[in-house]
Amino acid sequence: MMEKGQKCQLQIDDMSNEGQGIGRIDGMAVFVKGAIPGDTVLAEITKIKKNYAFAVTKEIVEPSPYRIDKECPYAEECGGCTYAGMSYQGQLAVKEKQVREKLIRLGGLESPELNSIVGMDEPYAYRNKGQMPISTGGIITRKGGIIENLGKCTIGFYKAKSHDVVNCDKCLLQTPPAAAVAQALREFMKSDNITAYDPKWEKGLMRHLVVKTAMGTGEVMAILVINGKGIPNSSKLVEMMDEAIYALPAREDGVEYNLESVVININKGKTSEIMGKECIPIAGKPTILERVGDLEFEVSPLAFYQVNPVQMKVLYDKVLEYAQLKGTENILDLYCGVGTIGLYCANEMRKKSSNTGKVLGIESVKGAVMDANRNAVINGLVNTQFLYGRAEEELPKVLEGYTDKEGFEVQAFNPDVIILDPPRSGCASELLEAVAAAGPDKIIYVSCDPATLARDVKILGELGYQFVEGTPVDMFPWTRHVETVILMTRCGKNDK
Ligand SMILES: C[S@@+](CC[C@H](N)C(=O)[O-])C[C@H]1O[C@@H](n2cnc3c(N)ncnc32)[C@H](O)[C@@H]1O
Repeated sequence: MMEKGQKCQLQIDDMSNEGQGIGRIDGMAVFVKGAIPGDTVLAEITKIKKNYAFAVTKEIVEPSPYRIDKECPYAEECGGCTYAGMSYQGQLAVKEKQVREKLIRLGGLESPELNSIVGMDEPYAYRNKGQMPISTGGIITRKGGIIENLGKCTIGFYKAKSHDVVNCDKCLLQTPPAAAVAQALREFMKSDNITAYDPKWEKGLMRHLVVKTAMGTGEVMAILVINGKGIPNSSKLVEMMDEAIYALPAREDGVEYNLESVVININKGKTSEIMGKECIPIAGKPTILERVGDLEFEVSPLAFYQVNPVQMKVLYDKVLEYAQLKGTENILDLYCGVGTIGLYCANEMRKKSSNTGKVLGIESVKGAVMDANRNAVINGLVNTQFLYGRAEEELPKVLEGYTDKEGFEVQAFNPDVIILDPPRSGCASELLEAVAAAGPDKIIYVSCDPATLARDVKILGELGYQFVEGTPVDMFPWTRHVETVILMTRCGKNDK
């Protein structure tokens, strides 16, 4: 019988979502802090639950071959890089295993055809979006209503399982513009005594800094998330950020970074959302332009855009490989964001001699839908249409065809290929039912959560679709996250 305080030797063969090593005692999972897969450790049990237990590493008896010294100076504090202590090769092995095991255990597949995970050659500075909380350690209200900061301005990332901000001025995953803009903001907040939001008193101004970098063009957008209506002396801040980016050296490929857009995002009061719904451009353009291969995409502040542009291309090429487009297909791109996957497919169909196919996308963020339709125009892809709404509500209407209140007509759409790319929570069951009822030959599912992917694969299996193959793609090196793209075909229709 296991007891709290008991010491035991454990072989670690897996990793939890929170980055604890997982070992087993008599079949029971033990989550071990400070251990990684491949380690043999002496651990002390700290908590026992009905079906699992927690422990802490006391001694590493035999280190894992994947163990490395952490490269990042903030790794002990910052909660961002769960896999900071593991070699890149080890990270890839763990992620691939996780995808396979979830497909077996939750997806009900006996031995899924899963390709090796596709990793990055250079797994650093890949993030085109830096999302940094801001703190000044709390605020104090003096007589006369003057609000002052209690401490120094920190901009960086949250500590693991906390809302304490670790000041990061050189994150290995972020782009140089993100670091430069953050430093300019630190200096501005200090010189102009600007407060950061204090959740305790629900007062103070600055909440988050979000920096989007279009890697293909060098265009940069700074989004200042505030608990208020505006930033005093904001023209000085814009100038400081602009100078900081201007001072950056040009990249080896000759691309120069430019601050093209500064946006205030209003997000007032108590909320768990990083950004609010209202965006006010205060300098430059309301969107930035990104280039991927021969396509260009406009990206607005609230729109989702894949954070790793190098691996995004790998992922989308895999979608094309699974789709095997002839140019005549009707493609539904559900959860389409700014339309990138659908437009990538439309561009591929344009290269075929019989280019009669169509792409229809559905997305629940209005700004992203507007971007998607503009992106279709920018790229001259006229056989595409992107609609605003929740996929589960819009899909049944789209399959039948309808005319909306303004007289806007959507013709009945009969899809050959349905692409699903939902958020981590996966697809609503009614959406999966509508997808299967539409009867496409192929379903291509792009997922950032292997557990919900596996759950949905099982449901689609019960609805008449068979799993053909999948490929994990490492979009998020040094973190526990992994992307997977899979192909399912209508039973009896496997022609990949
Ligand atoms: C993982 S992103 C994929 C975006 C896009 N396919 C891409 O590759 O950039 C998921 C998208 O689904 C959208 N979304 C979330 N829930 C939705 C829903 N119920 N219906 C339609 N879109 C939704 C989000 O706004 C986000 O843009």
